[in-house]
Amino acid sequence: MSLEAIKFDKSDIKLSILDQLLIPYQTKYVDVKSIGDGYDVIKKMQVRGAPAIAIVGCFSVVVELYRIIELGELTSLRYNIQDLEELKERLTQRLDFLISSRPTAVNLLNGCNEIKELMVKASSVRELYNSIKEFSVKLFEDDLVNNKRIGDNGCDYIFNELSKENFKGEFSVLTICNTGSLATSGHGTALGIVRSLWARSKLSGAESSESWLSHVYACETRPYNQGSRLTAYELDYEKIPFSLITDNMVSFLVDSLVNERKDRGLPSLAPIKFIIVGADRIVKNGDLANKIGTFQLSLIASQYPSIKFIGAAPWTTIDLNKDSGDEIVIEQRPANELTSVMGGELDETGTVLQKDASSKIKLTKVKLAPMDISVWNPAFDVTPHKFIDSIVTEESYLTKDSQGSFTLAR
Ligand SMILES: CSC[C@H]1O[C@H](OP(=O)(O)O)[C@H](O)[C@@H]1O
Repeated sequence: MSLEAIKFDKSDIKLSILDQLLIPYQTKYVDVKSIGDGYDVIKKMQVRGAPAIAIVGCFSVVVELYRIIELGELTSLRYNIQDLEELKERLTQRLDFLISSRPTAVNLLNGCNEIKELMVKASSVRELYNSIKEFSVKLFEDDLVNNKRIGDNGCDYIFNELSKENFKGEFSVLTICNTGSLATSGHGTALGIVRSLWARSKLSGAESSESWLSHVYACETRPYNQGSRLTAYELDYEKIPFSLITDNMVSFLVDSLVNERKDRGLPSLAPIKFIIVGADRIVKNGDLANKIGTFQLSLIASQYPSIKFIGAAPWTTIDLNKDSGDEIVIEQRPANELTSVMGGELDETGTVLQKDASSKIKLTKVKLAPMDISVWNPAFDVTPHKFIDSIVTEESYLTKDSQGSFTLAR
């Protein structure tokens, strides 16, 4: 069991990623030895999550340059390390290729643009390499610090809101996709707020604090199943009380809790007070691109004054170059990611089949739909800022002014 999505050895300059297509069945790390490898693991979603994508992408640049400059390898990539300007030109082409791997999350674009700025300033090959390595390591290390700050700022917003309405007692939260350690360098963004909430609730003890988190609902998040495969894996690892639900259960769950329906087999009667989601790109007016299914969660929340909708992200996810969400490019994923699914094979008793003596689970891919049908598979949607109550970053939590506008500025 591991929650370490990214491993980078600063002395050996080696990069590997946890293959998230195999979670929760197997823990397997895949080496990333070039920008091409970085593109592949990001494109195939072996590593995913807006911050993690940027970190792996930037580290793949470091690994490629190290092999070119220090080891004299990868000659087929046609870098000319004898000519700084030619090297910069070739690296720019490689960065643009890397950026094309997944277009919606802005973090990778921001990271590669920072590298391009370092290239402009570099007056030698050595300076170019060292500055990109230092930037990439800092991006990785800062992400963990920032996620902890997002957790604290999210808790501040939540307990401030509960105090304003004088809410007392236990509450639950709902989240979608995976925004935890498997999507970042650790702790997470939306799931980082959940971790921080749980830590505060557990520490304070239900009997002493006025309100506390007692349950989390995780949407399975079809079709990649980040919720059922990754978020459930993380919450189970942390022993945070949670229930997995399908994406189409949310409105009925909320209605059942609001009406305290004890006759519906609810795992907890603690009311959902917050829906907390991550983001792949938040633009200037606060419109938020996130995993498909997020927009409809905000529509549900908007029907209940007792539920607040929170978007959580580091500033590396914010794009001040776009004024509204209409400008965000939405990635379309392959049809077979919706019409088939991979899982651990079960025997007739429902026990997971082991593949061999190494207890590797036997993985099986199954079709869920007829062949050659029309499929629409957007990986993200855009939640208008009017349905968002707070945007939480490492700097603060933001709420809208009396005109219903967010002020996103640095
Ligand atoms: C902190 S992760 C942000 C974001 O990334 C995920 O997308 P994907 O799994 O396709 O990379 C999801 O939208 C998360 O909310």
